[in-house]
Amino acid sequence: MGKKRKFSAPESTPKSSIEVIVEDVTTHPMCLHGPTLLFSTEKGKYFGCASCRDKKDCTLHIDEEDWKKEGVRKRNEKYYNLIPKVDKNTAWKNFNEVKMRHASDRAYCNTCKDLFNISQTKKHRGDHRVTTPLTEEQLRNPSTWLPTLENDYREAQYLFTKKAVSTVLGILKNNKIRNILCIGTPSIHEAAQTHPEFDSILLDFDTRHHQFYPPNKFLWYNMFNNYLFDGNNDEKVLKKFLKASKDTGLCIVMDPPFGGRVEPLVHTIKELSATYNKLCETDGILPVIWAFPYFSEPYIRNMIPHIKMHDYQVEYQNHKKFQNSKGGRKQGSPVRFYTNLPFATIDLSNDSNYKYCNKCKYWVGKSNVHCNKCKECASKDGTTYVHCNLCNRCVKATYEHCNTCSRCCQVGHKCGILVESQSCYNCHEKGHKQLECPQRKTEKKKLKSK
Ligand SMILES: C[S@@+](CC[C@H](N)C(=O)[O-])C[C@H]1O[C@@H](n2cnc3c(N)ncnc32)[C@H](O)[C@@H]1O
Ligand SMILES: [Zn+2]
Ligand SMILES: [Zn+2]
Ligand SMILES: [Zn+2]
Ligand SMILES: [Zn+2]
Ligand SMILES: [Zn+2]
Ligand SMILES: [Zn+2]
Repeated sequence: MGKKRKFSAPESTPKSSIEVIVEDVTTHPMCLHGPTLLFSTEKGKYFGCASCRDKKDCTLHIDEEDWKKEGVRKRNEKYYNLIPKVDKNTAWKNFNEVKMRHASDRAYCNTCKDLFNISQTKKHRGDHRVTTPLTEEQLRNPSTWLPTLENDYREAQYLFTKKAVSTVLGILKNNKIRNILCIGTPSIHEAAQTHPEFDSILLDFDTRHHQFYPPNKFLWYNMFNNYLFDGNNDEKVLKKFLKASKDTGLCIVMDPPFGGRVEPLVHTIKELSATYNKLCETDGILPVIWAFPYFSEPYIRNMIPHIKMHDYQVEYQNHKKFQNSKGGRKQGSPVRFYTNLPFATIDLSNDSNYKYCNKCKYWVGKSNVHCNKCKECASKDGTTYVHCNLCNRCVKATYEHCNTCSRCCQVGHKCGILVESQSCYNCHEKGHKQLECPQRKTEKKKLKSK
């Protein structure tokens, strides 16, 4: 069993702070999304779904105490049978049969989630939503035309722009990495599959991908509990891929759904790294490129300091929030790449939105200004920050220093009221200000006693 650690959840509301207890989940109750996570609240601990935040999507809730009861355990066993089995070999055979036909005979039924030849079945007539014809190009890039499942909390499928995909491949090339573990990044997988320099495997929760890849190129997976739905078979495939990449570099490229919890994702990175290290007799954390909003930076930095946030704004094709009514860009994307690869290998020289910082020695956003006091290009959100000598750090230009709150705050804020999204300047945790930071208090005590 892994060591238990507690992290405060970034999404927690002020009143109900829910924490995830990060530990080995293999002995936890199951739901349709694999092993549950153990959550801790003021009222007690319970097991709940790893990926669904909305109770409507997954109702499983077992109190920690109840999990010791024989009857509860017995009843939970049903989930092992409820998780559908996917026959990958049949799916791959079917793909090849469909591929042999002319594009106009190839079709995909969105109602039944079935790839088929029109001349061979009458099943998908009537009100079934069928996509046809299907070109070779479309068969190779299913994510470009499969309808997206846009449920923000579960399977949000926001696709990278072509430019973002080529930026990722460029970073990997500069690091001489040839193998990609694509976690929730079908567009990176699709690009890598047609690129002679790269090899990849896709790990994603969307089972529709099964119909387009050979059994060793797609694994049905939940990134919040590091769970492979086809158990041993999938594990063998994954381990083979990891082992084969030993001498040619491997990177995790991950883009979780928006609002996903940071703690389980960090745990997943650590577990995958441990598996890799065991197989390849190495150590450390695997190279990672993780797309996530800039406002999660304090948590990620706190939990896994080797993974740092770069200033590149990750663009998406179909994210309404970042686009104006004409489909153009309204405001910059809040998503950044978090990575443990050297920032100097992120070459943005052919993108006019970026400039090279001679002091940081890497590319940063055009509006980012290097601060000689902070010794970095300090902007996080894409706007130009200004240095506050009292806070001793750079802050948003729209902030002003408030003596009552002893920190820089939004103009017109209510003094003393902590904005949920703000975090402590000292330890970067949310829920308290620097003045009340427990870490600082213990340090002060230590100093005094000395
Ligand atoms: C925000 S989209 C990222 C897509 C990516 N930008 C691309 O262009 O390929 C999230 C992806 O994660 C997948 N996903 C959602 N929940 C997941 C989970 N719990 N485990 C694994 N994959 C998940 C979705 O199916 C989707 O492919
Ligand atoms: Zn569930
Ligand atoms: Zn159908
Ligand atoms: Zn700089
Ligand atoms: Zn500064
Ligand atoms: Zn200040
Ligand atoms: Zn104030």
